[in-house]
Amino acid sequence: MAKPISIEVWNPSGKYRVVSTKSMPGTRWIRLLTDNDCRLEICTEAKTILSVDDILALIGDRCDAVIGQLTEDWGEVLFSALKRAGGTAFSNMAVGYNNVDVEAANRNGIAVGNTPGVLTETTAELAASLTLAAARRIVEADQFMRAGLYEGWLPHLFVGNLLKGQTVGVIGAGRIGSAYARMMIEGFKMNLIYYDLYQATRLEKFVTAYGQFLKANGEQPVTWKRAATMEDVLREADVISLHPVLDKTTYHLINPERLAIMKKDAVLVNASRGPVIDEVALVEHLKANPMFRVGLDVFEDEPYMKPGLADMKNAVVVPHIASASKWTREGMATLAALNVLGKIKGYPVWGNPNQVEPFLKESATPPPACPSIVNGMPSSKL
Ligand SMILES: NC(=O)c1ccc[n+]([C@@H]2O[C@H](COP(=O)([O-])OP(=O)(O)OC[C@H]3O[C@@H](n4cnc5c(N)ncnc54)[C@H](O)[C@@H]3O)[C@@H](O)[C@H]2O)c1
Ligand SMILES: O=C(O)[C@H](O)CO
Repeated sequence: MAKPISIEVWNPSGKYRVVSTKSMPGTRWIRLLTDNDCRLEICTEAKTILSVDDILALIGDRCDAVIGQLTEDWGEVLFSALKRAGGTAFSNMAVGYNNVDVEAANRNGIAVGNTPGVLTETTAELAASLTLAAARRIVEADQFMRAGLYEGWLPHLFVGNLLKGQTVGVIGAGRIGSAYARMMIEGFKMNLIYYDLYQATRLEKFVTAYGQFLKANGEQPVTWKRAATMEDVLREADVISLHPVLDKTTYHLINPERLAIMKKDAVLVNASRGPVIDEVALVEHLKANPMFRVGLDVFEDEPYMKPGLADMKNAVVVPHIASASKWTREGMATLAALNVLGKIKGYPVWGNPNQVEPFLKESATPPPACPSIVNGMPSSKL
């Protein structure tokens, strides 16, 4: 018998039962659901990561939809339970959905939503922050100050890397990778080399136009290059930021062989998913190459770090906070709620998951659509 899970209930007489496995920022998402005849149950269990059994208990015998988190394991067990409970929709409160077995959702006829776009700039800004923190040794210097070790200016004190005119390498030049690239190019006049399975045409056009603008103003123009191989990026770039999805093709994309071809004083940033880097190999590389620096938002075995990483002065580590701005987190909650609400109401899927702004206007009624469904499941009946 599963242990009862503590919940908070909104609009108890609502016709559709929607469960959120976590409390989420803002109140608009709650209003949107309760104004549309949903009884909303928010899990209030004081436990950071819910187990599959916890979520089974939340789903219960009758449940129309669930809003879940990237820390949860959404596979056959949960999707079949949701189907048995009469459910048709699930949304991650995240753009990444590597925690979701989409095939299992398909087998059970469950629509799977995610929250693209609203976190693009916020995540890119954190990647840029990690780049600067690593390149300019901000955390080490902060710790030095707080330890009372500063005795006065010295020519060699915390010398780091200049970004201006250097080359930024982006692996995965999708929404976030392209936004990050623009920040580093506009902000620091870096040249771009990128690797993606697809051509980032808009990004290339931007760099070309910005280069022409700089030239017309008597400055050194910036340049771009689409690399034929990932290795080309790793060899040439001074700063490399990882922004691909996590799947079989990107698991341990950064491995010992690839670390070995990177510049000895390169900066590597990861705000995608932890398993994109072989973290054990990274720790060895950091030990052997003190001038090599990393900025990490994500880890291979979250919430843990591989042994030795926490001791490395050439690593800046933060706890998966790349999308953590108020506007973004409230927007993610809104998109997740509208994904499941749209399915419950039988709305179609919004045509362009890269343009979700119409759903985010605080005072406007959102369009009658599911902002982003990744498996194209047909809507349930009204
Ligand atoms: N740290 C965080 O808090 C945080 C926040 C948001 C997103 N993310 C992660 O970032 C990822 C990217 O988000 P996005 O909105 O930019 O997605 P996106 O789909 O726009 O971009 C992903 C890009 O990766 C590319 N790609 C896929 N396989 C590749 C491969 N083998 N080699 C090179 N490129 C490859 C795709 O072609 C695409 O352009 C998400 O899937 C998520 O895992 C993390
Ligand atoms: O994929 C995502 O959205 C992040 O990891 C959390 O914002």
